Amino acid sequence: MPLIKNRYGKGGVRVLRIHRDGDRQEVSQLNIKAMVEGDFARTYTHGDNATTVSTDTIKNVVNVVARENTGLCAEEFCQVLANKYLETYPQISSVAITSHETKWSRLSFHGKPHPHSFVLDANGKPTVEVSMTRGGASTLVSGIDGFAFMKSTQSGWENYVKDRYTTIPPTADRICATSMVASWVWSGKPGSYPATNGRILDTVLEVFSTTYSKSVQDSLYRMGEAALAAVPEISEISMACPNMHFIPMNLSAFGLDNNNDVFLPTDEPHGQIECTVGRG
Ligand SMILES: O=c1[nH]c(=O)c2[nH]c(=O)[nH]c2[nH]1
Repeated sequence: MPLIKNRYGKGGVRVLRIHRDGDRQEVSQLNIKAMVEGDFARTYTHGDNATTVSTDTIKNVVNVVARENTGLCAEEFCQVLANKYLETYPQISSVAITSHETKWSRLSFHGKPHPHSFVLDANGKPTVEVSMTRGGASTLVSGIDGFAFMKSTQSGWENYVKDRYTTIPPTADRICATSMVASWVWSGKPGSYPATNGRILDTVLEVFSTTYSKSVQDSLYRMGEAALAAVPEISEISMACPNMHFIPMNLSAFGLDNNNDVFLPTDEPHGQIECTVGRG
């Protein structure tokens, strides 16, 4: 029977790099998944491992490339890593690297950035995906996983389909909150990936925060439009957002109205709104 598709590699390769620049140090903590495709079918079909690079070796290469490239941002590190597999192993035809970053933000004291102390920025893990084919196309995608934000008003849900199954009341004043998974495809190289990623997030947050939202769909589309307008080096942006619901509490047993003030935060079930916005 045909082996239709195969790929393999190592996931959960955690590595922390310190880049020492005099007194000032940079830290970058990544969780890497490195997957390869190529001339490996016989390991599946014939029990023949002669061309197969151990996943343990695939992990070791991450650490070697880390030692050789302490100062690269996640995007550049993943590109160098993908290249390293292709250069080293001719039997590999393509590589897919995924990175999730645990972000340590530099501490400042009395307005002065500290050279070697950091605090965990737990709001979202910056992501990178690199796909590289030998002698062919390479794609680079950056993003963020689990980036949570909310606003307490200036959001509504009205004028939707109403039928015998509909129970949700319309509102022009609700909480809107999400934990977004977003990614954007690079078509050009920006001056700095981290700075430009920051600009994309600032831009989408500003649109979300400062404009009335007729729906999560409405906000996401306009957030995407604004990110594309702000950053010419990306060709498209995808966003996937749970609509985290807050249920108004019934306080009538206490002789109180709610006044749209007191809610039960819920995780599930949740709306799930997704879109990709690109250039025309
Ligand atoms: O922003 C929203 N989009 C929907 O599609 C939807 N559906 C729903 O019940 N509430 C909401 N809110």
